[in-house]
Amino acid sequence: MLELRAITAGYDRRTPVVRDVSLSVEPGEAVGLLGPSGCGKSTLARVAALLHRPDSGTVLLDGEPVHRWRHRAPRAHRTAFGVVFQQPRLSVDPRLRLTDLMAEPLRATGRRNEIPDRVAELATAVGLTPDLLTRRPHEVSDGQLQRACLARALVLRPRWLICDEITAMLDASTSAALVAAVEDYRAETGAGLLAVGHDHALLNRWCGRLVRWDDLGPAA
Ligand SMILES: Nc1ncnc2c1ncn2[C@@H]1O[C@H](COP(=O)(O)OP(=O)(O)OP(=O)(O)O)[C@@H](O)[C@H]1O
Repeated sequence: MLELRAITAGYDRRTPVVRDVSLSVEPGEAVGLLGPSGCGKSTLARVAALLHRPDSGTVLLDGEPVHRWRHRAPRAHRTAFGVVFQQPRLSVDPRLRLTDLMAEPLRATGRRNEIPDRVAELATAVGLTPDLLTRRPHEVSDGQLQRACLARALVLRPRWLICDEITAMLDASTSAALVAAVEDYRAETGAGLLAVGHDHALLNRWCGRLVRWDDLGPAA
């Protein structure tokens, strides 16, 4: 279970953007977090993915409190999460070909021998044709780059997926393909999902449970 307990977080301790928020995701569960622009959803998503240390509150992974964040987190924690962000161009190294971008986590964890098979498997799963894999980010569309980012998030077979507005700015068919790829992965592995967004219809179709930002506070 992934549990966020009484999380307060932000970028200036005097004015936190997330205040006393609690939320949990069971293994295999898909939770959709809905809220208006700027309310703090992305900040909370980054806390959930152990990428942003909260000012106060506790994140528990399978009942164990997390004490270290970002690169200081133990490898088992870092690799437990696959994260996809809203703007793929901001989350990739522009010099990497898509194949290397997708393989990055395998290379970083010393699993180079798995790269060819895993990249081929994931390219199919996310709908990237072989000709696209040798291109660099500026040579592909936003949707194609987001598919590669999803593949990168799945490459280490995480137990938890954090998807932060991953279909914003994409057309309906690309959005549907990305959601389908996430759901195929979850069906195969039983991974839990926290999907953040403001598109009620999309999150309602995608997730088993919807949570509204305004209902997350201490009074909820
Ligand atoms: N790195 C940062 N430094 C300072 N303030 C930030 C930073 N990132 C976000 N903020 C501020 O924190 C608040 C919450 O931002 P956040 O991105 O978490 O909201 P959001 O609900 O995900 O918004 P959106 O739906 O528009 O992406 C906003 O007021 C934003 O300006």
